[in-house]
Amino acid sequence: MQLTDQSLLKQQCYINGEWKTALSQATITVNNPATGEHIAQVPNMGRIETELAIKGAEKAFKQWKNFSVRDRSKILKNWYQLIIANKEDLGLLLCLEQGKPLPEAIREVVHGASYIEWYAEEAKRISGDILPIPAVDKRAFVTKEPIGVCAAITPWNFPNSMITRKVSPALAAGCSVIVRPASKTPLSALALAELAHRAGLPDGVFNVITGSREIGDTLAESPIVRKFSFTGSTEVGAKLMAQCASTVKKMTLELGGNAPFIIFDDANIEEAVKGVIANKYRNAGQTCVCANRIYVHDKIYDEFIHQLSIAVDTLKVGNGLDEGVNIGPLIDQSAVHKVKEHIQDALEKGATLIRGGKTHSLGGLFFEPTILANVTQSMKVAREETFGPLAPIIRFYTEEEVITYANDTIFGLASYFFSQDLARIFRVSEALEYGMVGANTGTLSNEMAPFGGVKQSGIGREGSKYGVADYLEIKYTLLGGLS
Ligand SMILES: NC(=O)C1=CN([C@@H]2O[C@H](COP(=O)(O)OP(=O)(O)OC[C@H]3O[C@@H](n4cnc5c(N)ncnc54)[C@H](OP(=O)(O)O)[C@@H]3O)[C@@H](O)[C@H]2O)C=CC1
Ligand SMILES: O=C(O)[C@H](O)CS(=O)(=O)O
Repeated sequence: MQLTDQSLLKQQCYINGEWKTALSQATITVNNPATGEHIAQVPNMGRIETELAIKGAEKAFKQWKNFSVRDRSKILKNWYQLIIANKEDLGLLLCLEQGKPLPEAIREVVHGASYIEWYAEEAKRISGDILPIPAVDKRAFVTKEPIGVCAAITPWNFPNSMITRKVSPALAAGCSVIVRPASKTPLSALALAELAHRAGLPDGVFNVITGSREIGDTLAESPIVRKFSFTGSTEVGAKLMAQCASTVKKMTLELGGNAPFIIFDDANIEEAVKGVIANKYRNAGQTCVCANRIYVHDKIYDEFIHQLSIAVDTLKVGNGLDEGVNIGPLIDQSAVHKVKEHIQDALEKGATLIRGGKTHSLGGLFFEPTILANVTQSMKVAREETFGPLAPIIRFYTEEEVITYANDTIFGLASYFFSQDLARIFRVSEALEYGMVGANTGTLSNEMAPFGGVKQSGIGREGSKYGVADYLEIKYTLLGGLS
């Protein structure tokens, strides 16, 4: 792997300001999903190392919470500037370990850094209240204090921005953090730790530990850890929430999705097609906010499928390092299997294959961008999150019918629709049971917006002024004897 700054390829964990191997010397191999090649090894740590990290983070918290907000803000800004200055190397690490095309990987790095830039300033806006005087000899006020030692477990699909979206509000609030990145994609997190060290973050404030499930268990069960943030599947999120219950931790959970994407008969079809392409095939469909069900009104159904097919034909599948590639490999064979299973189930129940439908001729983990027509609500592809480059098209006839379809899921993360009727835009956005709604757009995420879901898509919000609240405790103080 040829980085401009080779020292950003870290193959040890960052704990209490030091780079460490596992006590057992055991390692986990990191492979490039595009080629299967071994690109790095990282420590396979467990309970003992995690407990050391927790102790170090507890000690560091006591120091970090007493930094002035200006000093915390300055260090975060240093970190942001170092990430931007090294975005090509960070993008290359991300492309090699996760597979997304290099330009898309670099965009993720810049997107991830935008959270650090945002929270570097948000640190200065954490203020409390002076309360009404309860009695003539008393004064009362509210302050907001950092919650303490935080833990985060992050997924493989956004190995850079899922780290910064959790760590930056925590650090801005004055907390210390221990991050356990996905085993498939640890290199981005470790490089971010190196740059945080260079930015002047004190030892123990930000820690990155790789290894077994024991890490999650130890973090979830520790009474010292006061906050747990997780991004990943609903199944694992619910399990971690149960594990954290015994020590009553604050939780932020960004979980699974099943996004509806509705195209009404009054929509601008060309714009809707662009929105679907930007949304559905980003990261090879491996995002929790990808359209999982595409509802198209009967009147424009055939025209929409015709135009979407033409657009899909322009997508290039390949190694993310190659020029012009839009869709990289899926992350592993189980991801390929899930896409195949959803296609097979739909075809058996009467769906029609319009484009793709099988592993790409490149083989391995590459999958053809796929369109299925005549899909119905009863098919697996409409009930379960596919997490792949599969666009299932479902026909509908009325607004009431499609709202019922769209809300018929245990998830509630992102939703989208295209319409040029203003009254309908307000009606539909208010009727959709989701944490986020995109009207006439297929992309939602930015650092100024509260990202998160309702129902079984999660708890809490990341990004925006709302994102820092989950890393703060409210303290009420009453001063007596002032007569
Ligand atoms: N709402 C959101 O923002 C997002 C939601 N997701 C959802 O996550 C799923 C795909 O991501 P994926 O990474 O496979 O999800 P997983 O839930 O399988 O894994 C997410 C992270 O949790 C870890 N993990 C898995 N099981 C446990 C456990 N029992 N205890 C502790 N840690 C555990 C994984 O570690 P390891 O790598 O070692 O397996 C990984 O780091 C999809 O459902 C997707 O929608 C994904 C990204 C964002
Ligand atoms: O994990 C995800 O899917 C991301 O949260 C999607 S986004 O924030 O990059 O849009």
